[in-house]
Amino acid sequence: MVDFSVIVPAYHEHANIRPLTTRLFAALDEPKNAELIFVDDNSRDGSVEEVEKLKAEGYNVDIIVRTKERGLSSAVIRGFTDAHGKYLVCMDADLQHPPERVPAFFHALKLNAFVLGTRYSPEVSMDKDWPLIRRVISAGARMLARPLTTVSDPMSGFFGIQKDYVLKAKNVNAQGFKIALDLLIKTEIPTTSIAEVPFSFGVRTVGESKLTGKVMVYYLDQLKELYFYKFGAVTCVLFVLLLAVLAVLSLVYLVSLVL
Ligand SMILES: Nc1nc2c(ncn2[C@@H]2O[C@H](COP(=O)(O)OP(=O)(O)O[C@H]3O[C@H](CO)[C@@H](O)[C@H](O)[C@@H]3O)[C@@H](O)[C@H]2O)c(=O)[nH]1
Ligand SMILES: [Mg+2]
Repeated sequence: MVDFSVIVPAYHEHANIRPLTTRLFAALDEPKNAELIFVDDNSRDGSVEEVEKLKAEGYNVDIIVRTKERGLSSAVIRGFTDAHGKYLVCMDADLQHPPERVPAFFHALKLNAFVLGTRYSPEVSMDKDWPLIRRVISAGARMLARPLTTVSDPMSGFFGIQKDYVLKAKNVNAQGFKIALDLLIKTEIPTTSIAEVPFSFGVRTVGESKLTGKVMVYYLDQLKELYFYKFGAVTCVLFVLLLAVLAVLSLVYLVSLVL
């Protein structure tokens, strides 16, 4: 049994599996007390064989291959469920999340129920090659989540949680990419038990991003559900009605100025 588990959703990430594994175990304070679990959606790109090789070399690494499901969030939930550790960290396979920061997450997790990686801190940076369009999408997504949480970067995808809280979370939305935001809101962990760990966000050097328009639509749907969860359906509907009335009044005012 181990105390520390790192969960990595992976789809067509064969070339990233070895560097992630070796860098992670080299960085950990207690590598013998840790496991790494990839959750792969039947990529059939040699990922399984690479993990077998790493296992034979002595790394405590495993790969779960799902054949009937697809999606980042549901893969993370599957990994969290199967993990043996009481401290869980989720990170991407493509090295945009530096494995060298994982120990900082585990330290913070001993004192906090939830730990979020943040790219918005003075001591860290975004890779200058991260495309402008992704920066704009990320800023928009972050702004829309503002009323739900005060944490600085609920979208980073690099986060940790104590396993007990995963087991307590109910009705988690496993569609799309934003599992951290869903867990953050639905576990109702008090802000005093949430920590942030700054990390410098890299760019993917091998393979391609799997972010699609469909994933963005899932995000909007998830936001609607979370707003209802947090503020109640009546408040949300009244708020939208108020906005609509304000929009109509502004339009009438503008038209009256012109006429
Ligand atoms: N198992 C599985 N894994 C998936 C799937 N889709 C994506 N992944 C894995 O999830 C990780 C993130 O996917 P990317 O394709 O690299 O996403 P991204 O566009 O870089 O977005 C990431 O960075 C954002 C920060 O800007 C994060 O917000 C987002 O959650 C994600 O972590 C990678 O390890 C990728 O292989 C899937 O359908 N199934
Ligand atoms: Mg990526």
